[in-house]
Order: sequence, then C-alpha cells, then structure tokens
Amino acid sequence: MSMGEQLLQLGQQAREAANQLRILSADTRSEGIRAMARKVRDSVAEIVTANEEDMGAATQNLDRLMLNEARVFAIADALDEVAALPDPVGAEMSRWQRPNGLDIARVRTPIGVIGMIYESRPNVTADAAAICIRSGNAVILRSGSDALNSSLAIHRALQAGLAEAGLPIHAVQLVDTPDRAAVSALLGGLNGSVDLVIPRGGKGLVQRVQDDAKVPVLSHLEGVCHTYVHKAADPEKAVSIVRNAKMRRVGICGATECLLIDVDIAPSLLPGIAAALEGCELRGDDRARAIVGMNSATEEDWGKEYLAPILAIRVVDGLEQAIDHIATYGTAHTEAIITEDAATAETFLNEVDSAIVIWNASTQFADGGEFGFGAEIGIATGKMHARGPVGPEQLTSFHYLVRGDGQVRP
Ligand SMILES: NC(=O)C1=CN([C@@H]2O[C@H](COP(=O)(O)OP(=O)(O)OC[C@H]3O[C@@H](n4cnc5c(N)ncnc54)[C@H](OP(=O)(O)O)[C@@H]3O)[C@@H](O)[C@H]2O)C=CC1
Ligand SMILES: N[C@@H](CCC(=O)OP(=O)(O)O)C(=O)O
Repeated sequence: MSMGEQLLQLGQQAREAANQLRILSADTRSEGIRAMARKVRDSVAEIVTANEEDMGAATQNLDRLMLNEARVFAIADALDEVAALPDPVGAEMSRWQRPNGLDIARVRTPIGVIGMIYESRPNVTADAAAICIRSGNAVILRSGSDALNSSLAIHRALQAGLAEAGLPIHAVQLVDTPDRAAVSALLGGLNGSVDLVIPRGGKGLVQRVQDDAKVPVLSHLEGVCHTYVHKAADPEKAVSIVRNAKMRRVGICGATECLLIDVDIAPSLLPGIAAALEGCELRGDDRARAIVGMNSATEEDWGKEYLAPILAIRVVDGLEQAIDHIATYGTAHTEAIITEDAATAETFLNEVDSAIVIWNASTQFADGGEFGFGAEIGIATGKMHARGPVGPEQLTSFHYLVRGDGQVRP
C-alpha cells in the first residue's frame, strides 16, 4: 500500500472510531484513559529503549526529546490526571424556552477526527491522545520525526490500553513515517476524514499550513511574546517578572522574546533588569544601548522567536507605542504589562489582541496546567474557535437540542 493509501485508511478508521467514541459514556472514556496510563507504566522499559535510539540519532532539542523512567511515569500520571478531568461531552452550555413553548438547549459535542502535528516532544503523544479521548474525539498523530521511535512505543502502549478497556483502538493512531508528505496529507483532510488539524510548531510549519491547509486549522504556532515595563512599574516586580519571563525556560513558546520599556523609567530600571538577566544576550535599540552596554538590535530582532537566552530590548515612548509594536511584530500568543497603574493595565488588557494578555505576571504562565485546565494540547495562536490554552473543553463544538410539543411554524 502506498503512503497515500495508508493515510486514507487511517482517516477512515479514525472516522469510524470517532462515531463510536462520541456515544460512549464519560466513565467508559475515563476508564480507557486510565488503561492507557497503566499500559504506559507497564511499557516503561520498551519506551526508554526506543527513546535511546532517538537520542542517539538526534542533534538538537535533546532535553525536550529525552525520556527516562521518571519521565515515562510522569507521562502516565498526566494521563491519570486527564482521566479525572470533568467530561465536556454532553454538557449543557445554556438552555431557554421560546414563547411558543419550544425548549432549546446548547450542548457540547466532540469535533470528530483531529489531526495533530507536533514537535519532537514524546510526552505530547500521550497528552494529546488523552485530551482527545476525554473530549470524545479520535486523533491521528504526526510526531516530530526526531521522536518517532519514542512516539511509536508510547502509541503501542496507548492502543493496548484502549483495547483492554474495550474502546476502539483507532481512536488514537500515529503516522509511522517521518515523510513530511504526511503533514500535507493531513492538512488536506484525507478525503474528508479529518475535521480539524492542530499544527504545533514553528516557522517551517507555519508556511506549510498556509500553503496546504484545506480543512479548518487550530494553529498552535510560534510565540513571539512581549513584556512591556510601563513607567509606573514596581521596580522589584519588574526585575523578577522579566527575569522569569525570559530565563525560566528559554525554549518554550511562552518565553518572552522582547522587552519593551518606557523611556521615563528605562534609565533607572534597565541596569537592574540587565544585571538580573545574567547569561542572557541583550540586543537593544539605540536608546537602550545608551543606558546599558549591549549588542545592537536590527530590524530582524523585532518579531524574532529566539527560543534561546537572547532578549531584544526596545525603549518606547509610552503605552501606545508599546501596543503598536506588539501588533506589528507579535504572533498573538502572550504579552504582559508591568505597572501599578490600574487604568493603564486595563487599556493594555483590552487593546492588545493576543490569546493571553497578562498584568503584573510572567508570560511563562501561558500553559493549560497553570490556567487550571489540567492539561493542554498547546496554546492556540489563531483567532477562531479557541484561543490560548486548549484543553478538553476547547476540543468540543456544540449543537442545539430542540424539544417541542407539536409546534409548527406559522
Ligand atoms: N503554541 C504552542 O502551543 C506551541 C508552539 N511551539 C512552537 O514550536 C516551535 C518549536 O518547535 P520545533 O521543534 O522547532 O518545531 P517544528 O516547527 O520544527 O516542528 C513541529 C512539527 O512540524 C513539522 N514541520 C516543521 N516544518 C515543516 C514543514 N516545512 N513541512 C512539514 N512539516 C513540518 C515537524 O516535522 P519534522 O519532525 O519532520 O521536522 C514537526 O512534526 C517554536 O516556534 C514554538 O513556539 C511549541 C510548543 C507549543
Ligand atoms: N505550555 C507548556 C508547554 C510548552 C512546550 O511544550 O513547549 P516546547 O518545549 O516548545 O515543546 C509550558 O509552558 O510548559
């Protein structure tokens, strides 16, 4: 069978599984996820061995790729946490009566079949599978190629769990080739079998999505996140938040890549911020460099996602210029303002059109777990359907249930 035919088969199988999943009870789906967790624990040796093969061949992002026993057990624990989350399917979102007596309810439904393309981070294989099952969706996973052996081993355990619990095993399928043609095929919808594609990744993937997507896409793409230090910032908060926002983990999509600082406060505050960013390369505009010695930022640095200990710094005239800069160079992921002035903060919160807008806290809070969602597929950076952290509830649609008593329309 050619790769194209195999993918079409995955699509058909996923559609059949989705049709079964959506009518299973919440308890049955919970049991399926718990069984997946058990099988992951049972397969720890096999998964670690597969990961050693991946690690031996990989040259980059090794920490993200690496699994050891503790990390595999953490994957299983995360599955159990998703099993314990409230089930969104069938939940009544609102209900009302019309004057003619019709009773109308808006009720959550699964989306159907989800295609998920993600980076070489093996835990996402299990997280995404669990969130999809929790929300009644079948999923076709396309792992980053550096993690393919690890993802295949995790996937075998997940399917064994589904089988043990009596759920359709094709509810979770994994594309078993690193060929990027599979990414295009998923984006094309596999002849109508895929209802939604979730691409999670960076620049190369963005371009591919723009070129090839023929089905709805819930983008989880780059995070060019900004922290804006307003002139009324509390200096201590500013220093500790900026340090955390940049340096806590530099490689994640919620890391701050650009610091904007008001011209009024920059002379007094920038030296302290720079000192706190030990180990971070600073690239500033002329006004920043007149205050602290640092490399020069070029036009390319604005809007750049470094995923590294590098920070672009721009001194701005005030709130309006900061908001303009974010609108021009940001990726609508996450931005923060540091200020003690509530009115300015509210203006920033209302006028910045990013998925997550934060007042006096670190951009690294861009995370489903930190939002209390239990787990996440990632941070949605598009404008449709769901924005910000995507958990089980965000992977549902809804339909209307209309109950009558013989009404006919005049
Ligand atoms: N918004 C969010 O929730 C998140 C966003 N990210 C973003 O992901 C990026 C970091 O991850 P990184 O490892 O660089 O991810 P990549 O974008 O390199 O890879 C992600 C996935 O996309 C595939 N891919 C990449 N380019 C192409 C292409 N041109 N055609 C077809 N498939 C492609 C990869 O396949 P292959 O393995 O073959 O390269 C992989 O499966 C950052 O930009 C980060 O902000 C990361 C996590 C969460
Ligand atoms: N949102 C999560 C996950 C981020 C994440 O997975 O990023 P990456 O290391 O680019 O795959 C967090 O803040 O930890």
